[in-house]
Amino acid sequence: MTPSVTGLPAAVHGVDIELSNLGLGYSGKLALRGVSGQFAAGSMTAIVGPNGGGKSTLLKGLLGQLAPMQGSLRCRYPRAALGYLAQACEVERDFPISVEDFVSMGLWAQTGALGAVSDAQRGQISTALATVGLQGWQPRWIAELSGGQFQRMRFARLWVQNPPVILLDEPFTGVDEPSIDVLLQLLQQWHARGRTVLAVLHDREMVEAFFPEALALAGTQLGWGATADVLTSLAARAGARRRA
Ligand SMILES: Nc1ncnc2c1ncn2[C@@H]1O[C@H](COP(=O)(O)OP(=O)(O)OP(=O)(O)O)[C@@H](O)[C@H]1O
Repeated sequence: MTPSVTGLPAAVHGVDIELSNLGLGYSGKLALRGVSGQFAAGSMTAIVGPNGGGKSTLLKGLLGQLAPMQGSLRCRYPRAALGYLAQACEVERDFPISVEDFVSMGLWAQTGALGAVSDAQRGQISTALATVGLQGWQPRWIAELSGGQFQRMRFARLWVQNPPVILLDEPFTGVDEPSIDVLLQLLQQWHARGRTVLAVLHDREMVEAFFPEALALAGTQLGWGATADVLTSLAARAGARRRA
């Protein structure tokens, strides 16, 4: 079958993203293959696996930055409607822009790139910054923020964007513990409000404590389902490899 990306009909009840034998890669070479399953609407899934396992590659496929080389990918929403937080190392932190202007980028779908921010939207930005513990930081330059504050501000931008599906690539790497606590609470609020959350994570304890579902990737799909089941089967697999 020809690889494909299509919309998901509303008739497919309760599913936001459906993958069928999905294969993705670079320059004609597969980096990830054989991924099949569904992200239910309102699900909260940790994407786990070893370095180079294809976790970021999957997110790039979901975002439309990579086209499927095999299989199919169906998403209920247009790509522009997905919220995405790239790995922090890919982000330019010295850009001369204020915290308010940075967070207002989450409103581009409403304002347009050069559109003025209304008073109501300024209020939304203020609430978003208060939610992540950065109240009053609107006029400051983004370069003045610490690493944890910078990540809080990026979450505030997602907060104002208010997307139905949120993709996060290692959102807590290099972030201080107090900031992680604040941002995990925000993730739980999004989950409680029915948003679909997918996060690439390396911290097993965090995955077990906060993410009901997990998808394990190592070049291919090792498991997808309830987090306890997926982590148990990964541990069993690792044990069998050690004994072999
Ligand atoms: N732009 C690229 N061009 C070519 N190969 C790439 C590119 N990006 C990633 N790869 C390769 O694809 C494979 C999967 O990489 P990916 O970044 O998706 O893994 P990951 O699970 O996110 O790893 P990590 O946990 O280290 O971030 C790796 O072999 C990697 O070298």
